[in-house]
Amino acid sequence: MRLILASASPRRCELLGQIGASPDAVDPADLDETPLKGELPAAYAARVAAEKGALVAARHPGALILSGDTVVAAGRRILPKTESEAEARQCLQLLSGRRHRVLSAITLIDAEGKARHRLSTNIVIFKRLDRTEIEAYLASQEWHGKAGGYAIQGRAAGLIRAIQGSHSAIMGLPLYETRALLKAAGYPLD
Ligand SMILES: Cc1cn([C@H]2C[C@H](O)[C@@H](COP(=O)(O)OP(=O)(O)OP(=O)(O)O)O2)c(=O)[nH]c1=O
Repeated sequence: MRLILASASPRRCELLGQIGASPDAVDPADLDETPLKGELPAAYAARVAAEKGALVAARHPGALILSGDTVVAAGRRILPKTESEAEARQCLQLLSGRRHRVLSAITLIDAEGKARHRLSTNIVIFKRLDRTEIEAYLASQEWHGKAGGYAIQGRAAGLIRAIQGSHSAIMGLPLYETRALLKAAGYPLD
């Protein structure tokens, strides 16, 4: 049974390996990820994961297609994947000393084309960040292209007081849900 990972994220591939699955191919979906007007974070994550899957499934008939999307949300706001230092600074100032949500959606399309969806909702609590901590984090460059301007798998872990939920989901692939969907679709795992 062929498994296609519809993601450009090397982290997702690594996380998948952690539960003993290795994709036969990686084929990222090139999708416009602009949120719809008024779209709430959970709906957005679910929609983008589903659209990535559908797009890639069309290219691989008969294969299993796994896609995902990870969104950092502060209330109703969807934080950007930060492309500039100024944008990352704004995110860190917003997240400082507060709790926020990390929503990680996955879609698995089975060999018959049936799509199954899961959403993992997680809480991350940052310490209160002073200016020096924010500037040091920005200097690390780890914020590039990261949702919410940070990555828990790097130095930001030292600034995070607590999480509620799934560490793998916050990194980008909720492994509990992923394993469950893969097993339901008949993919051979443990
Ligand atoms: C909160 C958080 C986000 N991120 C990053 C990963 C991604 O860059 C981004 C989420 O973007 P995604 O759109 O979910 O994934 P991607 O752009 O890496 O890959 P693809 O669209 O091809 O599947 O946030 C972390 O790496 N660690 C974290 O702790």
